[in-house]
Amino acid sequence: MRLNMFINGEWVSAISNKTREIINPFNQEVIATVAEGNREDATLAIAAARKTFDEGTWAATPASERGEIVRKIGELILQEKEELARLETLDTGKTIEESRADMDDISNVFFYFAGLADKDGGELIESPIPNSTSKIVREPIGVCGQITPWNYPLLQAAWKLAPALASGNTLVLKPSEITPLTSVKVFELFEQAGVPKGVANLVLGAGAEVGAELAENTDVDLISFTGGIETGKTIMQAASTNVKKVALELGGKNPNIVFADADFDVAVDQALNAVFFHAGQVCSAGSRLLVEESIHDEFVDALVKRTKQIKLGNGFDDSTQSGPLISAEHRAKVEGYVEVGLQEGAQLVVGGSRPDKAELQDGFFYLPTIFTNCTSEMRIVQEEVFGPVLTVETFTSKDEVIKKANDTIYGLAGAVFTSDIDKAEDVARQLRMGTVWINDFHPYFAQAPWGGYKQSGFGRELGKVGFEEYTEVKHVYRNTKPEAVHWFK
Ligand SMILES: NC(=O)c1ccc[n+]([C@@H]2O[C@H](COP(=O)([O-])OP(=O)(O)OC[C@H]3O[C@@H](n4cnc5c(N)ncnc54)[C@H](O)[C@@H]3O)[C@@H](O)[C@H]2O)c1
Ligand SMILES: C[N+](C)(C)CC=O
Repeated sequence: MRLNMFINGEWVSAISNKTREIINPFNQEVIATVAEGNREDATLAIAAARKTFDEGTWAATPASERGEIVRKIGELILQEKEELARLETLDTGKTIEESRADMDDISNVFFYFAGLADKDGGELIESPIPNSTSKIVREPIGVCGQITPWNYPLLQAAWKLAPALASGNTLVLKPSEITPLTSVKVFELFEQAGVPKGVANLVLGAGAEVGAELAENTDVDLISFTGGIETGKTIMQAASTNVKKVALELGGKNPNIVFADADFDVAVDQALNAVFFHAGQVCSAGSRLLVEESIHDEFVDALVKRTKQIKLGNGFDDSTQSGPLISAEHRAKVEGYVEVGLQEGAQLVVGGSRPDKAELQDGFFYLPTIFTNCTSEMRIVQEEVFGPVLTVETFTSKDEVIKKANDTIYGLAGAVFTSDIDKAEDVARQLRMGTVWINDFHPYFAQAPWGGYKQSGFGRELGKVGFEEYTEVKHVYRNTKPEAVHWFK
């Protein structure tokens, strides 16, 4: 498989002719060779998006027509679901069942934003000035740079692509250099759906090259980034060149609070899923378990028992419950954190090493790992590991657990398990996080906004507000009885 970039309606290789090999994290086999763009390629793509936006045709296309094209993309994604899911599993190692679910979510995102495209007809407001009218309209921002991570390659791209297209912007997408396959495929579907030339551009390559150009280039009006906190800070600084609008979807260190009155079996099952789904490589993973002291021992015992049963393997095997980590570098980072946890005095109760099964030796596997005796000061409690590592802390009161749950720099998501709904609502109100789940973990869908408080970022994706992120707000004031003001006599 050899894959190119899509710039100004053409499939092109990199100007430098460089390529990159894409590796299957399950067995380290090369699954594709893709064009490796750099700043020059990114500049070309930005110029195409700029010219196309400035010509004005796409923004002036009736919103219902843009919506139809976006809807068509959703339909094509469903038609190509099996192939897209296959590519996503090859590229990330996640189970094929997860990839299929991602494709369903992704098509829903395109359907949702297709539906929003023509719903905002502007708003007349009451002007306080006699003989005047006042109207609020939303317009596309312009050229959008979009940078995405490797853990949910197409899903994170879809959250940016669908609203940008539906609202009349032009764009340049830079997917993670490790996982570009589904992004390339979806740009083929854009062509089939009738996205006009120059509206959507795809540049492949490293963050420090292509991503940095998108963030710095003064022809880009908005930079929307999903990824790690340190990259987010760099992008925020780079975006100051032309004071471009910035949206950052960063990491999390998400608390999962379990009160003693929660349904025990449900809470155990959900705690397991919260942290170990997709090998913990989820921004909103419930990697910090806060369990009420009176049930701690019983809860941890049950959790450890279930954790030992998680079957690691090839994402294409139906019996596999969890795939590998994304890369050797990433596994080394996770291993480093486990070492830190041990040095900090946390107690390792399960996992803490690579699996020893022969059939897993070629992949970047790591065993689901649980530390107890954890405290707020520990680095493994404060920092995002982004792997299958759970820290367990205890609490004895609602106030204590709220304080502990909020005590990191992050504010992406959290959950509370209890049978007392008033208590749950009170905790939810006091958590400083963009999403709070009550008696559940992980649900997200196109209708509800997603994003972080504190250093988990700013801006929102999905929902009506995720559409509005891609628009500027304009106030149009009209004097219906113009006359001289005679201010200067
Ligand atoms: N909040 C969310 O919704 C959300 C969703 C998914 C992932 N994440 C976060 O993403 C992180 C994991 O993803 P990652 O390892 O790919 O993150 P990363 O920050 O290393 O890379 C993300 C993207 O940024 C690019 N990039 C790297 N350096 C750049 C630079 N200097 N300028 C511009 N672009 C640059 C990369 O090439 C990649 O495309 C985790 O922290 C995770 O929590 C957040
Ligand atoms: C936003 N989400 C949960 C789909 C992926 C986070 O890594």
